[in-house]
Amino acid sequence: MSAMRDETDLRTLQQLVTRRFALASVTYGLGLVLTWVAVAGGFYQASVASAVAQSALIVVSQLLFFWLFHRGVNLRSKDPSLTEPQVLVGLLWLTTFLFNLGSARGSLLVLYLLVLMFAVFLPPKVFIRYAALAFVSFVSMAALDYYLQRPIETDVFLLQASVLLVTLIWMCLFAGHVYRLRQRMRQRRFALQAHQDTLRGMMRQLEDLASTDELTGLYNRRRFLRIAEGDLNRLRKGHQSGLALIDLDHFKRINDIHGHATGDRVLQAFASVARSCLRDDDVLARYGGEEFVLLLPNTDAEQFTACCERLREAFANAEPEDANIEAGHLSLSIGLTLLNAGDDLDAALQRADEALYRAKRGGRNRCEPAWVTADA
Ligand SMILES: Nc1nc2c(ncn2[C@@H]2O[C@H](COP(=O)(O)OP(=O)(O)OP(=O)(O)O)[C@@H](O)[C@H]2O)c(=O)[nH]1
Repeated sequence: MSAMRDETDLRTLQQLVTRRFALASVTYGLGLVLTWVAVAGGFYQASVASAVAQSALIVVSQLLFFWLFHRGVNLRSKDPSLTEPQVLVGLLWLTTFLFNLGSARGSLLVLYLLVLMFAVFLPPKVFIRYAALAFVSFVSMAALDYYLQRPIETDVFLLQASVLLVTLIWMCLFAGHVYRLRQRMRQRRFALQAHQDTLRGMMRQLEDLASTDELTGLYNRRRFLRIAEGDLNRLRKGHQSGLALIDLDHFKRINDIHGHATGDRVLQAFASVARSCLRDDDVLARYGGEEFVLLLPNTDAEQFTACCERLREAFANAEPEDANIEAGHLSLSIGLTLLNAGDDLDAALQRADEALYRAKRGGRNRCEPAWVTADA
């Protein structure tokens, strides 16, 4: 159950991060369009071959990310959306692109913010690192310009650097705010999950209470009928299930002689004896009063009779605790029948009841079969 939930959670997470990757790829696509607009407009100062190489590298990097997401490799990472490598690739691409733009560089500064938008869900400390990297990258371009003795408009550069710095500081504050909001939402989600688990546990307890007989701990009649209907519906042609009605003999007398409390102990003793005689798949329920019902999946007349006989003998040898009833003084009668595919449960119960009546009339302490099916 929990494994299934984990798998569903993983699938949902993968869908989410894949959508985020698709958004990043679209952004790279727009970046490529901008590159070629810059080339066509004559703003790109490097060769067309370098623009082609840059575009090819972006496509290859995105294909690589796609492969990682497609193979689910990203799920092994602490950050399944692979935000950090994506942002790093973004900053690297942007810096080389802007470096080749010369004087038009300033008008595309906003692209740094676009790349950093993807990092806004990272912890503030990590975000600050990438914001600092963006700023250093921008300033390094001017340093490289200076080194390569390209013409620099110092005033314009200082203005651009200041604008970038202020915007990056604002983004760091915003990222911190988003992070705190996410933390709070996560805490609420955990609290909600804990409430849900408690509610589920209570529901299970209520279900158990509503489907269990308090005295014996066995299923009650309602639950039994539901299980038996399900078993009957699943029953394949050629397979059979055993159905038996079990009634403790002269139970009224036990109550009258030993008292109601002792009668209760006898009922409990029957439940415990029956449990030790039956397998886990067998379904035993208290049908009402001192009557019980048994469903034995996947059996035949011979095995089922043997099982019921075993149960009858075990109960005859039972000595209920604190009941002052010795072994050999208890007995029960059983009416048994077989369920076939397409059988009607009510009709089968009726057959078992008639067989039980015959067992009582025949002198009690016996198993009486009714093998003829309703549709035979
Ligand atoms: N102690 C106790 N007695 C119960 C309980 N439920 C039903 N009974 C009693 O079980 C008795 C059933 O009596 P009858 O239906 O006459 O059957 P019987 O005495 O077992 O006789 P046969 O079935 O013909 O062998 C009644 O006296 C009910 O009061 C219970 O939960 N505890």
